[in-house]
Amino acid sequence: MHDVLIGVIGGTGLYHLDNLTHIETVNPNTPWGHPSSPINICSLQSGTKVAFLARHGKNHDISPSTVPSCANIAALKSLGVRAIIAFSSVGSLREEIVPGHIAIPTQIIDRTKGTRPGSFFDGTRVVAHAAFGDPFGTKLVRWLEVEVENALREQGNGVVLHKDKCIICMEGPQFSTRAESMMYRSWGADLINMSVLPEAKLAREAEISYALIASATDYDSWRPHAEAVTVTQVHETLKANAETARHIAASVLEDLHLATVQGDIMSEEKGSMEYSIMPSHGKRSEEDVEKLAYILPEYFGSNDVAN
Ligand SMILES: CSC[C@H]1O[C@H](OP(=O)(O)O)[C@H](O)[C@@H]1O
Ligand SMILES: Nc1ncnc2[nH]cnc12
Repeated sequence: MHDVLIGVIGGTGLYHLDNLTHIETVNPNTPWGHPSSPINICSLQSGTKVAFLARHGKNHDISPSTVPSCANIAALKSLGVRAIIAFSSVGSLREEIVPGHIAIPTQIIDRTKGTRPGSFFDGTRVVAHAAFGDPFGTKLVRWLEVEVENALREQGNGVVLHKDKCIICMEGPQFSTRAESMMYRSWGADLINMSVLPEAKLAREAEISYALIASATDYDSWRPHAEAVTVTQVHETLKANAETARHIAASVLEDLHLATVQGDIMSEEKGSMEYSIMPSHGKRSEEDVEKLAYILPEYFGSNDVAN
């Protein structure tokens, strides 16, 4: 067991963190396969360990629709991870969320197309309905809002944090049409990416507290007189955004570890699946129990197996 409580998922432009001491690289073979890339276990100055995983692989060769999110979340859980900070490059659907700004969303609208494996229970005879009304770890989000605001103030280059925002997760890989982009605004969405789902759902099923730190890279395609988003536009802000993300990570990880140890941050997630798994009228198959014990050993043990 690796006793790493904090996991960091790096998105577009963020393939490593700074000022960490590399301890080991692991590549767990989970029941859902291998993660996007081998996971770097590193230590902070105090010796506290964190796990870093590049969502699209170290060479960015995995598209948003084919990110192996089940393997990623299962692999982090197998290392002991209880809280995940996931970084993401997002489009802004609001004038005031300027490219370069940071947002920590609290709501999600799902516009993926149902092609991404979205539950650890898929393919098993165990039925579960995780609560997802508040899709991010509420305590983790509130805690991060304070810490990230402090980190940005300390950095001092005018990057603003936006709170309580709603993110659309679209399928891609093509960007949205102008009509879609305007429709999402009319729905009340503030941000758009292609990555927060099913990652956030799977973290909830694995009882891991999950928050997204979103860096705005562009204005998507809703502004009538502006060019619609292109990858070139996204790339213009990526370097500065990655520096901000690294500064945030360096500022919050130590305290996040402490808050996790003290149980302040994830009391909502721990135990939540107990009320989400439908009671079975019979015993479970050995295969299902073995698979699900990988992420939820508390609920799946040898006593549950049919003889
Ligand atoms: C290159 S722009 C589209 C791409 O960027 C975001 O990735 P990530 O969330 O991993 O930073 C977005 O979700 C898309 O996958
Ligand atoms: N406009 C956009 N749409 C979807 N994902 C994005 N990631 C960064 N910008 C984006």
